[in-house]
Amino acid sequence: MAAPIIHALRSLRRFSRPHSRCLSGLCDPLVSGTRRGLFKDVFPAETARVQLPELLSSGPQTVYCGFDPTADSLHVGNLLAVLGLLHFHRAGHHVIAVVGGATAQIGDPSGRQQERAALSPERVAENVRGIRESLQRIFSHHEALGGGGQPGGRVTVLDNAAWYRHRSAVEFLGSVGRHFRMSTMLSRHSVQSRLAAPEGMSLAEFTYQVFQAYDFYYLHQKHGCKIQLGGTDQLGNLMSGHEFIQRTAGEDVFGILLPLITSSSGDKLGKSAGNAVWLNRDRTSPFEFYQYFVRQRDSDVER
Ligand SMILES: N[C@@H](Cc1ccc(O)cc1)C(=O)O
Repeated sequence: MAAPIIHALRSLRRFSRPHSRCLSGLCDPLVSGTRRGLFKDVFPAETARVQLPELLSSGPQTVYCGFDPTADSLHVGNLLAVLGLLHFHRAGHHVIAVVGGATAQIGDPSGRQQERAALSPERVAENVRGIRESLQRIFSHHEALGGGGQPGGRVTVLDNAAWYRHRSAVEFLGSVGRHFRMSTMLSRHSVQSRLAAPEGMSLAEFTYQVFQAYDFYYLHQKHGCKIQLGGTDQLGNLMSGHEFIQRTAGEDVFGILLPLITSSSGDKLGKSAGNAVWLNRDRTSPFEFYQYFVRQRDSDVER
């Protein structure tokens, strides 16, 4: 684990003290995270702004975020999502990190101009192992630093391949696919932006939102999960989950959107001279990791 991450984890302690507006401290991550810009928005905006603080104050909730194993290590672009989960964990909520062993084989079109290269099942299995280890290491460091906060916060790392392994495509489309409307799926930004591109989009990528929606549904049914964290580019996938759960279970669930951090030149955070900045020390050394942040332009630092 890179030393700067440990440092960041320690600093969470300072930020995560119960806020005076939330007696229990359980809704503190939302209040403090919103104030500091860690949470950019909530979905569905009208209801979430009213109900989400109440839900969080009513008792420990289950909050999830997914990570597709497109490589064998997490990178700086995943850092905000990990920190978001840590905030909820600290405040006593249960957090689930889903490694997308299944979804990585479909390929999320969100925020991408081009189709992802297909990954072999062996490659995905190796990547799942790497990401699972990273997540477990981050959460166990956090606990070792006293990060668990209030008693009761559990951390679970799951691979979504587990709930697709025994389902057939025919059965899945016949039962789950039936609830998705083409017009809504087509209206997603991730789809619209690709339909206009010369290469278009494959059926596999087009169906990605169904899988992420079903993950949310599955976690809602099995783990009572009502909150999903995701970057702003995940809005369409979060909406699909919300609509699917409302349609089938008649319940309101919520999405919390994390900002996509870009530099003043518009590049995503986490690329250093074209190379990714990884969270695993064997990929990016603690020295390089630290230097990457030290070298940020003054104009980008606050963001
Ligand atoms: N689609 C998410 C990853 C993800 C995978 C599965 C989920 O259930 C949720 C999120 C991303 O690319 O960032």
